[in-house]
Amino acid sequence: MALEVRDVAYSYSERVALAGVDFEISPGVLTGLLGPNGAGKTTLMRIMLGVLAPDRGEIRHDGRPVDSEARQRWGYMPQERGLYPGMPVGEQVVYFGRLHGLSRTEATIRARSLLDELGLTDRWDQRTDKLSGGLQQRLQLATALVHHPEVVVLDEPFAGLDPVAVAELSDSLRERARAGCTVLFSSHQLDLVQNLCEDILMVDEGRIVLRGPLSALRAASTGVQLRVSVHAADRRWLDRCPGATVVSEEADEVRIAIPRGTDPLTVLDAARAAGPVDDFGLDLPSLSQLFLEAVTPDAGARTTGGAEQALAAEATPGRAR
Ligand SMILES: Nc1ncnc2c1ncn2[C@@H]1O[C@H](COP(=O)(O)OP(=O)(O)OP(=O)(O)O)[C@@H](O)[C@H]1O
Repeated sequence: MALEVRDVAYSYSERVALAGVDFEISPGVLTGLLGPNGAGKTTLMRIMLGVLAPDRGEIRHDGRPVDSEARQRWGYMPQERGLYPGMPVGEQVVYFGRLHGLSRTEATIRARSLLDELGLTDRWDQRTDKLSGGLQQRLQLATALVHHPEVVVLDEPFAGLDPVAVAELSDSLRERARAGCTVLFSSHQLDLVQNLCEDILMVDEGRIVLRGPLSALRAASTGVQLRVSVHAADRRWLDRCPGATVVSEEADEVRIAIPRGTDPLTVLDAARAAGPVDDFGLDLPSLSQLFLEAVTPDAGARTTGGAEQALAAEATPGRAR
């Protein structure tokens, strides 16, 4: 039941948006299509959904090329939300169910259950444009899920949501994946979603630069970071840690990148010799760090907190391999 994207390329006139993208995703796991602004995520999703025809390549599902009939069984949440502002919430979901071939009775039953799950039970009769932005986003998700799609594609579903809503929405999506649905969502906010997606597809400048389970990508990362909180007069104790680079400093806490193979306890010993240590730990690399490592060959040695923040906030396009 894998969803395959095979050598897909697309250009808007002179601008290459996708330069030959090739991957497959499986049901059962929540897959994140991640990358900075302009990386090509929306273009790829539009091609998957048949909104754009690729210049080259194809989309296959369950071993067969995907056609419009197969896409009737898919759910799509576009980046530019497409709800009818004046329509009441319940009717909106029923309408989308009907568009996907459900009877009115079936669509109503499913709409009630979905709106219940997404915390919109008491909004059935309310006009859509009277909902807050976050609630409209949940409603949009309901319209994408009402027909129990076998493939769900969501473009930036977490943008603009508060942390509680992000957690709830990701629970809903993970449940769909566990039930056998193929779920792909995009995001440019790497650090917002780093604990949500189990499989990662990282794109940059129209190419896949990193892919695989998050845990495996982290284990293969060249960057190891330590967090040390030490009451010391200065940072001279770091001179006794060969290869250590300061990533960030805040009050007594210092984050240090150490070369792979260095024993972290040598750093702890050096810190303890300088003063009392309140906190010491190994930090897993963030998705921003993994991205920078993938697009900048020597980033493992010189990842900086500043670059990570810039990427998380608005994304810094990197160089594709
Ligand atoms: N209609 C268009 N005409 C011309 N160029 C376009 C058009 N739509 C997108 N592009 C360009 O194609 C590239 C890929 O854009 P796309 O919207 O797919 O990226 P994205 O990863 O979804 O970005 P974002 O995170 O900002 O939504 C970008 O360079 C963008 O400027």
